[in-house]
Amino acid sequence: MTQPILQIENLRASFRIQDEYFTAVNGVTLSVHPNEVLAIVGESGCGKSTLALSITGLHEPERTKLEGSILFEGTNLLSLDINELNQIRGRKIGMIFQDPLSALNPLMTAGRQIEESLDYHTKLSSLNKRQRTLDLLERVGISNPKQICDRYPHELSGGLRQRVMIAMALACDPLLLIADEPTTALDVTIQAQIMTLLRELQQQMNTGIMLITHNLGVVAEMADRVAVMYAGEIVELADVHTLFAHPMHPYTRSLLHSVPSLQTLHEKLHVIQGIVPSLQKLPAAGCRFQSRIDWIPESEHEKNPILREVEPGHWVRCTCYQNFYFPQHP
Ligand SMILES: Nc1ncnc2c1ncn2[C@@H]1O[C@H](COP(=O)(O)OP(=O)(O)OP(=O)(O)O)[C@@H](O)[C@H]1O
Repeated sequence: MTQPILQIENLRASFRIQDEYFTAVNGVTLSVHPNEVLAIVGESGCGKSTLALSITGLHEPERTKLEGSILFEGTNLLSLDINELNQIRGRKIGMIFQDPLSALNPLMTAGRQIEESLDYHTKLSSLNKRQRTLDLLERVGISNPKQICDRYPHELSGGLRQRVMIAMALACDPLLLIADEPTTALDVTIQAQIMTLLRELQQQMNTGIMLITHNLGVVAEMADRVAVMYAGEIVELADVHTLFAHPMHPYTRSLLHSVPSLQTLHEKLHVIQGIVPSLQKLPAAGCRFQSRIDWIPESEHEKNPILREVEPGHWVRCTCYQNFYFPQHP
């Protein structure tokens, strides 16, 4: 494999709540390679967005503590000041967020927002900037870029807004794209179009993508590798085929088991009992998934679970996967 474009080592992200710090991302180690889509999956509250915001440095600095390292092209992003970071994000690292309406400036036309990004990171003349903006809009599948350029976000459909945000993210040909639930706010047909677009762009541009989602259909379609997160930790990491064909960790198996399929259409779907614990209620040690599979004896869990490579490229946390089974419901 090529050298990773992003290498995260033992990342811990903690938030200060009143006078105490609580850890939302705990010891995450991950890499993204050029031309690779790494999906991060997990339920709401697992720490996916915190991970993305740690890479892009978009946390409130006075309430957040980041430890470990995030190497991007060999530079530790956690050691950069805001000006140095601004040179990288938006230029070498593009970001696409869940809700384009709140991410786009409502007072600026679509074209102006893209030009602003070019203003910040390039020295293009006004004429070239306009041309580049039109090219970008065309590249993201907008057939009438001149008209769309002059529209304000509220005048665009959800799908068009998301395309404009992707055009902004791609404005400076980033090496890495972080897409945090990029299609959650869109209806299913538009979701599929946006995902196809992202895949095509990624292949044309050799960009690495970190795709954050809770939609396993999107993962199956888009990802090369998948990291499954639970309560701030990676519990399983594998290539997409292995993860779907031979999931090991009980959490991954539960997630896959709770998705409807044509084969299981008339069967009762599995429900993962309980919820992801809040930061203040996370266990200090042990397997964080233990309380949600309480029919598995405690002795099956490790005291200090670590992520182990159980076969080449396939990593699993804790030993509880070894004798895991789903309880039979009457
Ligand atoms: N600024 C913050 N201050 C305090 N706690 C936070 C903050 N941001 C996130 N958290 C907490 O950190 C944990 C992880 O949240 P995060 O948003 O990263 O999860 P997520 O997997 O991205 O969820 P979702 O899919 O709903 O976006 C949650 O318990 C959340 O309540």
